[in-house]
Amino acid sequence: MGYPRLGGEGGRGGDVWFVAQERTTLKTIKDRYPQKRFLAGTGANSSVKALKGEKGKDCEVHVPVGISVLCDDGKQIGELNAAGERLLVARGGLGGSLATNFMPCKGQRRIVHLDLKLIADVGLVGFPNAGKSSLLSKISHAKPEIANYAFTTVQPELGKVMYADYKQISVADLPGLIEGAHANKGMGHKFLKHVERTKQLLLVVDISGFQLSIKTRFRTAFETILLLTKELELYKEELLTKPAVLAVNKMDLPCAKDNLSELMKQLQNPQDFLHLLQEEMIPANTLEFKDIIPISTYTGEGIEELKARIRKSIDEEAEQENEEYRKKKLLLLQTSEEGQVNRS
Ligand SMILES: Nc1nc2c(ncn2[C@@H]2O[C@H](COP(=O)(O)OP(=O)(O)OP(=O)(O)O)[C@@H](O)[C@H]2O)c(=O)[nH]1
Ligand SMILES: [Mg+2]
Repeated sequence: MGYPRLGGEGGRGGDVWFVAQERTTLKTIKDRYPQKRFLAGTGANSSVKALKGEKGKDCEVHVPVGISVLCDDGKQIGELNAAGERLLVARGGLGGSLATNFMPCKGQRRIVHLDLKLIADVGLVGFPNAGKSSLLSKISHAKPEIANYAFTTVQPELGKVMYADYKQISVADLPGLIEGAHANKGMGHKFLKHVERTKQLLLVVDISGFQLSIKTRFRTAFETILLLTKELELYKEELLTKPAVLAVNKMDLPCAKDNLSELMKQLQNPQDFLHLLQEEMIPANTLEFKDIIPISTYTGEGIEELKARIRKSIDEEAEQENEEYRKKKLLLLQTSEEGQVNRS
């Protein structure tokens, strides 16, 4: 792209910045900049008299919020997580100076890759067919595809849960995880990276235990929870530190009540039941659920309660963040006051 981003006499060339903007998508970038090239300006020539001229005009490229910018070798240059954040992607070249015999330098050249991760308050995590999309369509206006086969959802979809006081919570419907997802089975990495960006997890399990298209056709809800935990742990241990709520789905099925009481026993003393799984499938840590809610997306059982618990969990987390922020501010204030007293 041919911006004349030359610096003024002896000045530095303009830089290339990525600026995060709401409502920008990867497609918008492709449409707006089909050439896919952004040039950092070359520095300007200099005469002996004017060694430091004005810097060239920067090039600003609008990119979606939630993007990671990676170099050709896979190293991360940076991330843009909020609207308005800016990232310097390529520096303009230095202008001519005495040191360069008044010759200017070219701008930095870099091939970059953009990796978009979804940002949502809550991410739905579960095996295929557990009812994640059914749940999203029940609690929000989103219309995800729902079907009785595994991997119906192949793209994450966002829904907004509305509350009476107009608060909105974003929930991401993610494709189902399978055993081996951490090793990229079933495009596991592509799905798991979205889990990284959600503030909280909502695990959805099918209480009937039937699983489609997974090694074993039957996995109890308890086994499913351990397997999901293992996948999250193997991909990135920190994922297990996110607050998590468990939705036990398909409570309308005949076997559900008995299975639920069995599951509650198992979750109270997980150590006593770990032998049910092969050793390599047992996670090192178990997920602590803030709440366990039996639901049915068919009958609507538990749905309002689940919505209320999600809200409570999000509010509690926000309150905790505020508290930490206040403490930090106070500490800063105290240390700067002490510094002033010491100086006077
Ligand atoms: N009996 C019963 N069936 C349900 C319930 N919720 C969902 N289902 C059925 O379970 C099947 C899978 O539902 P989906 O919502 O597509 O499941 P998913 O977890 O999004 O599946 P993937 O997108 O493949 O990961 C569908 O046939 C649904 O109709 C429920 O509460 N009770
Ligand atoms: Mg789905």
